Amino acid sequence: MKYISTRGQAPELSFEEAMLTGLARDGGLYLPAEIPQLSHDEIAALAGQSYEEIAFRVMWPYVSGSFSEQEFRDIISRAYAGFDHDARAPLKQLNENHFLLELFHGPTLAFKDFAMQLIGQLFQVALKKRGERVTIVGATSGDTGSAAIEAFRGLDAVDVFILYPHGRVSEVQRRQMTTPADSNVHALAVDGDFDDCQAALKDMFNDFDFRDGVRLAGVNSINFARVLAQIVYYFSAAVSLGAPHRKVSFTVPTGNFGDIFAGYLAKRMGLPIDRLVVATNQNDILHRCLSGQGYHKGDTIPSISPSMDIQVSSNFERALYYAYDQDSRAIAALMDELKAGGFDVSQGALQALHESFDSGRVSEDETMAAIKSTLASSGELLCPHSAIGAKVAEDQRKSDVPMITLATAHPAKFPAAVEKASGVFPPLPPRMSDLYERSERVTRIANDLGTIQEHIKGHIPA
Ligand SMILES: Cc1ncc(COP(=O)(O)O)c(C=O)c1O
Ligand SMILES: N[C@@H](CCOP(=O)(O)O)C(=O)O
Repeated sequence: MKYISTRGQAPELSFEEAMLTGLARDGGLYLPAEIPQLSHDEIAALAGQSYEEIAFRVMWPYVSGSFSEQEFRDIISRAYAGFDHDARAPLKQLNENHFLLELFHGPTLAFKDFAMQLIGQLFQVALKKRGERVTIVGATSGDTGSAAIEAFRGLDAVDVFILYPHGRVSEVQRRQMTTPADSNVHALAVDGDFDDCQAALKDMFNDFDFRDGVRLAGVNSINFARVLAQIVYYFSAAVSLGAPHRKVSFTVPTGNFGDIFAGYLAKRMGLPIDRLVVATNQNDILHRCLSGQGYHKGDTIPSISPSMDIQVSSNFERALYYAYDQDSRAIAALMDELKAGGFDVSQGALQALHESFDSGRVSEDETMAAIKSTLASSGELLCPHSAIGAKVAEDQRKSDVPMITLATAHPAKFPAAVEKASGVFPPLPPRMSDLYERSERVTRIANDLGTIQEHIKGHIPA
C-alpha cells in the first residue's frame, strides 16, 4: 500500500515511512492511495472475534509490506494487553435504539489509548529495525498528550514533547502529563489555546532545517496510523449489533475530526454505516460548515468539554480531499485560504459531505443537562464530551437504525464538571488514585515558535 498527500506535492510513502514522517512535506496529510475493501462475508466473519483479531483483519491491508503478519499480530496483542476491559471497547445499551461505545478503558482513560498504545508498539519495532531515534512533538487539548506520554515514556529511541494550552485542560489531564518522572518526556504549558499549539506543531514540520535536525515525528492524528487504529472499533461495534446484515449509525463528539474520519473510512471500506453524526460543543466550526455556512475560524471559547475546544480541525482536510474528488490542488488552495481566516465549501463538495455526515451543536447548559438526564435514565455517568455525543444522538437518531454514541473519555478525567452536573463525584480507578499526590514537572513557555524550537533542541541528545 502506498500513501499519498492530500496536497499532491509530497513523495508517495510506504505505511512505515508515512507513520514515521507525520505531516507530508507539502504540508498535507497522508492517506492510502486506495481504500481497502472488506466484502460482506469478510465483515460477517468478524462477528464473535476478539477485538485483537478484528484489529488485525481490519488494519492488515493498510500495513502489509511494512510488517510481517506475525510481527503485526504481536504488536496488536501488546498494544491492548494493558486495557482494563476484556472487550477493550464494550457496548452498553442506553435505551431501545441507542448504544454507548465505551472507549475509555485504556491506560489514560480516553479513546486516544486505542491508537497511541498501538503506535507506541509500531514505533518501537520500526525504529529498532532502522537503528534510528526520533523526537516526537505533539499538540494536545488534554487527551492526546497524556496518551502519548503513557505510550512512549521510558523508551530509549524517542524523546517526547507535548504542547498543551496553559490553564485550559482539566487537572487530571494536566497531572497525567506532568507527573511521569521519565526523563524522555517533557510537558510544555503554552500561553495560548490548542489551535496555537497545533499551528506551532505544523510550523515545526514545515521548517525543514528544524524537522530534519531533530528528526521530528508526530503522533497527533496528522499521523495516519492514529486514524487507522480508530477504524477498528467502528467494525467491532457494528458487527456486534448485526452488521453487515443491518445498518448502524454513529454519533461522534468531534474536535480535530480524526475519530469521525476513521468512521468515514470504515464506511468506505464496506461497513454499512447509515449516518456519521458530528457532535460539537460551542466551538462549532464543523457544525456551521456542515450547515452550509463555510469553514471560517472564530475565537476558541473555553468550555466544560476542553478536549473539543478546537477551531482548526486538522483532519477535516482529509474529508475535504474526498469531497473534492481527490483534487489535491483545490485542497492546497483551500488550506491557503484557511490561513487567512477561512473558506466557503463548494455546493458539490458540501453535497458529498452530506452523503455521510450530519451534525449537531450542544451548548454548555445542554451538556450539563445531558449528563444529568443520561444518569437518571440509564445509570450511565458520562464525561462532558460523551454527553455532547449522547445529546446529539438522541436528537437525531432514527427509529429503525441503531445509533452508537462514542464515549470518548472516562468521567473521572473531568470530575468538577461531572459532579456539578450530576451531583456524583466520579472517582479515578485505584491504579491512579494517588495522581493528586504525585509531584509535577512542567515548563511554562511562550506561544512563540522560535522559543519552543530552542527549548526542544536544548533538551534532546546532541
Ligand atoms: C475526550 C475527547 N472527546 C472527543 C475528542 C474529539 O476527537 P477528534 O479530535 O478525533 O475529533 C477529543 C479530542 O480529540 C477528546 O479528547
Ligand atoms: N482533543 C485532542 C486534540 C488533538 O487531537 P489529535 O487527535 O489530532 O491528536 C487532544 O485531546 O489532545
